[in-house]
Formats: sequence, structure tokens, C-alpha cells
Amino acid sequence: MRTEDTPLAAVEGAAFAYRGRAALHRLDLTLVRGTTLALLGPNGAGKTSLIRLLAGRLRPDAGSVRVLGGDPHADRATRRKIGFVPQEIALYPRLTVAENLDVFARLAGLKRDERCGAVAAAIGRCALLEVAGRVVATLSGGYQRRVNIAASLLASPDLILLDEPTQGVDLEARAAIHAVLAGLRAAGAGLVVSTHDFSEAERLADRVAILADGRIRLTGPLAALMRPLEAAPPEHEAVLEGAPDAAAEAALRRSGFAPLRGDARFWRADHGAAGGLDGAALLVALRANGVPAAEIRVRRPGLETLYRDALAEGPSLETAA
Ligand SMILES: Nc1ncnc2c1ncn2[C@@H]1O[C@H](COP(=O)(O)OP(=O)(O)OP(=O)(O)O)[C@@H](O)[C@H]1O
Repeated sequence: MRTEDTPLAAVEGAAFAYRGRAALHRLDLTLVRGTTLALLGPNGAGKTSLIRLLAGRLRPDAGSVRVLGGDPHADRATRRKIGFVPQEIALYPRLTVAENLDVFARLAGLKRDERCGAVAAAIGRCALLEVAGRVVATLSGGYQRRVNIAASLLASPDLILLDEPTQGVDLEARAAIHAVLAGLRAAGAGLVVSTHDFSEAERLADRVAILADGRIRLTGPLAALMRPLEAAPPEHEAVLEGAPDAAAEAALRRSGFAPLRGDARFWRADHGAAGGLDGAALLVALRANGVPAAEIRVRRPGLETLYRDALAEGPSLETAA
């Protein structure tokens, strides 16, 4: 196999258990160079465990994990090709941004004459120049997340693993982080981004993998997965003022609505199930039946639809490129 044919990463039959409790079951996944994979799945699905396997922080109990042909757990040179951005901010709060990055450059094994350039490059790629001299503890959560990302870039990794990189940040900071990730991708890095945010995945990723209970339920290129939805009718999402009582819930279910995202204020129905009414008529009809509906959103089926269907269906599916 030529070097350029080696996948960025290959996970084959990888299984992992925490003290006998299975977190990942014989997983197969290939990462393509220069692409961004979004990892989606409910809490406890195994996203972080998979990222930690790819980062070499965990060793599979069975099967194998290879990054650019090397074993990230056993092989330090392979680990240097991987940038790992953990979910928690892992920085020295009393040091400045530049001082933090210098410490991480040392930890990454960079020599003194390489460190200055590597720190400057990471600051540039994460648009941190204006805060480079600021003490990290004084920065907003969004900036701290960008410094967390910068810390993973010092050895110019080919693969960057980001565990919920926009968790807990406001919309502006989220957009800034998306711009950083888009820049990394444009520079040729492969990214794996775990997220609970469908619009983020749609914006950033060209491939997705949906996990549940330690298994991949659906994976493939986003465009190919979304294509069948193009002809599908719009969906209705009912946003309630509060959780419905039993009578309101029964009325919602009679109208074809099912709860969304485990939050009793959000319900969805496809167009047909909602009786073909438009959003305004549906709002009136639901309110007349005692449903505390504040708003009906009409939207095109998207990644969230695929996600819901993949979790409902159960069997593993793969869509080829
Ligand atoms: N350090 C640990 N010790 C024991 N069990 C763990 C540990 N970390 C994760 N688990 C368990 O492994 C399973 C997968 O967890 P994991 O954190 O990989 O899921 P996740 O998809 O990243 O979830 P979230 O979206 O909540 O971050 C869960 O059942 C979880 O409780």
C-alpha cells in the first residue's frame, strides 16, 4: 500500500470495557485524510472512549487502532501526529496564553529552537494574538477553548481529535471556534469532532458517525446520507411553554408528534403525521386541544432526522462514498 493510500486512521474490531463494563463493541471505522468526521450520539454512547482510543490514551481490549499506519497507544512517534483536545479545559490558569503554549510545546517534545515558531503558529491558527499576553484565568470560556485547541497543534498534527469543542460557549465564541476548525481543515488536517449539536456537525463535517451503546449505528459521507432527504416533506417541531400534562401529551401523540431530544418541551412530527396542516393552523389546533404550544417550527429534514431514525432503527448501516 502506498503511503498516500494509508487511511488517516483505521479502527478494526476495536472493543473497550471499563472494569468489565463494555463501552465500545467491536467497532470498525476508517478516517479519510483531510476530512472532518462528526461523532454524534446520546450521552454515554462511547464518543469520548472512541476519541481516547484514537488518541492512544486507551488501548483496545480487542481489535486494533491505527493512525497513519502506527499504533497510537504503543508508539510515541504516532502520538506526535495526533492533536487531542479534551472536553475539559486543561490549561495552567495562572500562566499567560503564550506561556501555556510554551509549556505544552515542551511537553510535546519540541526543541528550544522549534518552540517559538510552533507557539506563534498555534496562536495564529487559533486567532489568539490579541490575548497572547493575557493570563488564562482572566479569559472567557470561548477563548479558553481556543487556547485548549492551540495547545493540541504545537507538533503540527495530521489528525486532530476534539471532544465537544464548543460545549458551554456562546454563539459568537462558537462561530470563532468553527472558523478555527475550518482553517485547520483547509490546511489539510483530518478532524474528528464529537458534538451534540446537529447544526455544528452539518456545518463542519463531511462525514458522520452516529454511535449508540458503544456501536456505530450509521456512518458515511454527510452529503450521501442527506441526499434521500432532499425530496422529503418538511417536518414540524412544536416548542411548548412547559412540559405537557397527560391530556396534552395524548393530544400531541394523536397528532403524530413524538418527543425530541429527551426534553418534554420539544416535539416533532412529519408533515403527513401532522395532518398536512401548515404551522399556523397546527398551532391553533394544538392549543385548542390544551397543548401549551408556543411555536411551531417548520423545517427541512436534516441530520437530526437521520440521527433519530438511526437510533430508532437499531441495525448498523454504512453508506458508501
Ligand atoms: N472512566 C470511566 N470509568 C468507568 N466507566 C466509564 C468511564 N468513562 C466512561 N465510562 C462509561 O463508558 C460508556 C461510554 O462513555 P463515553 O464517555 O465514552 O460516552 P460519550 O458518548 O462520550 O458520552 P457524553 O456525550 O456524555 O460525553 C458510558 O457507559 C460511561 O458511563
